[in-house]
Amino acid sequence: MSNNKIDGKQIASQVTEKVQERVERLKEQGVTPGLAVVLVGNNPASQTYVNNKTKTCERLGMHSVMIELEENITEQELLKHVETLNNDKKIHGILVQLPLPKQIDEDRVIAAISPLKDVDGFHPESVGKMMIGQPTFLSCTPFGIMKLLEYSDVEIAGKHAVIIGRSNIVGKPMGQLLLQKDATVTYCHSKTKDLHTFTKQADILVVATGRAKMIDASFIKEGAVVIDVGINRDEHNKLCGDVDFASAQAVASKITPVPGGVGPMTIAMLMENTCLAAENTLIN
Ligand SMILES: Nc1nc(=O)c2c([nH]1)NC[C@@H]1CN(c3ccc(C(=O)N[C@@H](CCC(=O)O)C(=O)O)cc3)C=[N+]21
Ligand SMILES: [Mg+2]
Repeated sequence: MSNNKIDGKQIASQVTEKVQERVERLKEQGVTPGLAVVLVGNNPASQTYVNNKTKTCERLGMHSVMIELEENITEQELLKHVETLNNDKKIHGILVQLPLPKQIDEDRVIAAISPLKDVDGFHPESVGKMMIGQPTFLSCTPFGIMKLLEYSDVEIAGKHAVIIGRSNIVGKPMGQLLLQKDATVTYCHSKTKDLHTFTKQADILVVATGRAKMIDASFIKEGAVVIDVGINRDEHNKLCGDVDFASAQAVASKITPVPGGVGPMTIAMLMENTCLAAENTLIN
């Protein structure tokens, strides 16, 4: 199986092409979708993602502002910036890049973002709506993975989806979205005993462990679809996933690479969510 790579970059460009058309329609009605990205401190990885996000905005004709704040900013000051953006009519989506410095309570900052502008889908109101299947902003990474599966014609109903990772922004919502499409879902995590037993049963395996190349072919059932959410640096400082791609590719029926898999989809879905937030202002 050599031609089994899922091209996330290509699928992301198909998604953003559709977003671009929606942006044009909005502009005809006098609305330019606007995204504010708030970056606290100077984590170089965060800076790369944030730059990718603002560049994509510009390419799609959207308005974007980047707010860069000092590492030692207080929570109160950060909350004031969020409040200003909540009240800014030119801004339809607000993203506060995580992680935040340790003096700041992330939950409090997320809760301060207006649910109408919560394009990350991290606000408790968005998460609650997602859980009960109501329309809302969906967390961009799991939302992007659902699109990848759809565009790659992966059947979900009745399949066993195994997720390794239980973060609020990837693992947990991933399981819910797959469940909504009638998968049988198993969550695994760092305390799971005998991980192989579970992963070997997966028809769809989503890997978000945060540990470089941890999952090799020995964890994977022949013909499984493997989705790699990881972004790590290997011993040569090269970008790599949580999956050992060369090993896993030999047994998987379809597999996402890193880079060029889930990452570009995350950004594409952020653009789609921002566009939706702008459209919602015309309806309400
Ligand atoms: N509030 C918030 N929302 C996020 O959505 C969010 C966040 N915080 N904190 C960090 C993570 C990570 N994340 C990525 C987005 C794009 C790529 C991406 O574009 N990756 C490219 C390569 C990037 C590179 O070259 O380094 C790829 O995989 O092909 C990666 C990671 C969004 N996150
Ligand atoms: Mg913190």
